Amino acid sequence: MSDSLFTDSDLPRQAREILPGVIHLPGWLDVTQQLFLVRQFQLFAQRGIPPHSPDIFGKKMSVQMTSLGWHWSNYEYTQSVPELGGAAPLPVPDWIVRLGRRAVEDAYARPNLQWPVEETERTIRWARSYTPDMALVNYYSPQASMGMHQDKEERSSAPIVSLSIGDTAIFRAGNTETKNHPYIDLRLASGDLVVFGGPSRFMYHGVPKILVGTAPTDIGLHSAGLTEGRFNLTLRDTGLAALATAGLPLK
Ligand SMILES: O=C(O)CCC(=O)C(=O)O
Ligand SMILES: [Fe+2]
Repeated sequence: MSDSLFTDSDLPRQAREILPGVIHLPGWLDVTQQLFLVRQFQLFAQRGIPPHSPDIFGKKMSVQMTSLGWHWSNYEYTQSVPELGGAAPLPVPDWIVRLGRRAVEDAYARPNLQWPVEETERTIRWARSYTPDMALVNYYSPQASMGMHQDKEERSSAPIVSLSIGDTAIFRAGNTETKNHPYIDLRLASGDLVVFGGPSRFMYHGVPKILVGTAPTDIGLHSAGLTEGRFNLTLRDTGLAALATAGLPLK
């Protein structure tokens, strides 16, 4: 039997703490939940900020984005989008907040985390009050990728929740100091959850590659007019609402 019949995708996919505070829960969403999310992404795109590829310092990203709660572009959060005809983000629905809380709790409520226990207990308490006020929907065509970056425009150190739907992606989980080694590449398949918080909240991360043709056929991509590609739903607590309430400048 040829060795090439076996690849790492044949290995069991287990819940794992990839790095301290970075938890991967494969298959966290079932098919019905994925179908629901694909349908919601269509509605967000029709009713809210139209999917677009932001210009980052004059260079267009290959990913298409829409968002709820806040608009993100050029390393800044705003409430209106002049370049898109003044479109404003739709509010973050309650079901997304509940999904985020469940994700943080499921990720950190497990034994033997490398991340010290007291920190973990604190994070489980956070999970109950986790209130993402921003949801980003990224769409990756098979050629799209995302360079190594930190999510650091937020004024909160609450964890980031990330869900994958469609084609499998290679997700690069790095370190908090540089865009380079050390990093770990992992496969994120449709339905997978990654939560990164605590000591890895500000890690560099990116998506170097989409594995074409790996999306399940029963999650509604076809009825959304898509034959391929990957959606990523990222939830964030920007911490900006609290600043605005206190009358402080947002920048
Ligand atoms: O697509 C992903 O898995 C990561 C997306 C991401 O890092 C971001 O939107 O900031
Ligand atoms: Fe990110």
